[in-house]
Amino acid sequence: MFEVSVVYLVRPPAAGRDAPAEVLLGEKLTGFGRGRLVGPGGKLEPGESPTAAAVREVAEEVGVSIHEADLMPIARIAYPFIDRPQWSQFSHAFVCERWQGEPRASTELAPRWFPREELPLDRMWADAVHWLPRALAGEFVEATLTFGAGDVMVGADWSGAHGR
Ligand SMILES: COc1nc(N)nc2c1ncn2[C@H]1C[C@H](O)[C@@H](COP(=O)(O)OP(=O)(O)OP(=O)(O)O)O1
Repeated sequence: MFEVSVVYLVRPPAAGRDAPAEVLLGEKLTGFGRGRLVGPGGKLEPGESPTAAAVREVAEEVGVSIHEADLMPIARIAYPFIDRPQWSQFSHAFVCERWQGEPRASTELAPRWFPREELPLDRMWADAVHWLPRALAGEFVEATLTFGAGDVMVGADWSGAHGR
């Protein structure tokens, strides 16, 4: 099972506005999950820590600089893929509220801000609806979410992230 780090950049509403915070998601333009909206992220390189991978992937995919110390862990999720074990992965998810630079598109991701209360869950991976709103609201999530054929979620175990 390979490991990935995924980062959700969260910005507050503009001063004085009665509006929700916003979350940066991007349409994945290449490879696994193409067309879906995801947080910037990707696979850990050999010997790399989850936070170091998060910093590197955010810089590569949306062009902003973040510090490892500003990453707040929000979830650890194992994703076994029953029909395609080679897709199985263990994900470290983080929120980050401080960065340098303005997010921009790359060959991998076309980023866009979404109100935290109106996430485009129907365009994200099928598991997002089950945990991401809770995690962005402050709950730490640890789970094993199993995918079957056709990228459909077929099981959820909220007692822990088994299988790393
Ligand atoms: C709710 O969000 C997500 N759910 C699930 N099930 N998977 C997600 C979510 N957000 C991201 N992912 C997965 C999809 C991919 O497996 C990884 C991202 O990795 P990627 O393929 O982009 O990895 P890179 O190292 O950037 O890719 P290359 O192999 O092309 O270098 O996270």
